[in-house]
Amino acid sequence: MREKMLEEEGGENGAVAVDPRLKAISESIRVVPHFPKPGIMFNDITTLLLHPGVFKDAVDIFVDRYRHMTISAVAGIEARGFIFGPAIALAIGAKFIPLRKPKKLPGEVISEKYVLEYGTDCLEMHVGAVQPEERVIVIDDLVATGGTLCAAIRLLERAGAEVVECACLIGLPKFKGYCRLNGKPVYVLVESRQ
Ligand SMILES: O=P(O)(O)OC[C@H]1O[C@H](OP(=O)(O)OP(=O)(O)O)[C@H](O)[C@@H]1O
Ligand SMILES: Nc1ncnc2[nH]cnc12
Repeated sequence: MREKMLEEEGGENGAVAVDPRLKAISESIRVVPHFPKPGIMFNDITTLLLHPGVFKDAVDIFVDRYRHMTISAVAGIEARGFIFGPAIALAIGAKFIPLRKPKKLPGEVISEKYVLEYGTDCLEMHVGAVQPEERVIVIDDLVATGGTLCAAIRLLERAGAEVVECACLIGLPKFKGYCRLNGKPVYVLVESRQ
């Protein structure tokens, strides 16, 4: 895995400054071949969590990016978006909205199905979790096909929210740097080695 992005315009020629924290973030993510299925190079962020300084750096990078964007809600995708989302939400003074796998949320929900690298799944959100025109960011650990983030965007937009950006620690190679899904920007910190 090599560090990527955090491209900042600098100087007259728009030189790219790479954030020195990204190297440690990249190196602390373990890649496990053939998990959960043959052929999948699984990016395991639990090894990053064992390094509190690196964990904090990852959260801080997102907090620095979003703290002045008038974001009122951070939507985290189950399960690994729940690890980073609440810390970011608290730091920027936003609420946290859990987007959960089916049949986990009590009460009234809306649902969106999606296709994964290794199967199909569905995300649900509580009705009333977000109000029309609220500015929201979506957080997850990784973007692979983008199917999960697209389902999250659809859920939030059905409720009338404005999805400002999606943010992930890791992008699989086709998600080099800054890209878009459903017309929304996706911000990734590092690229997977796979
Ligand atoms: O870009 P995509 O192809 O949609 O894949 C990315 C999703 O896959 C992983 O979650 P997973 O579905 O494995 O669920 P889990 O976190 O509950 O294990 C990952 O945490 C993302 O949510
Ligand atoms: N390669 C991968 N590693 C971790 N989570 C994933 N979700 C989808 N693809 C993945």
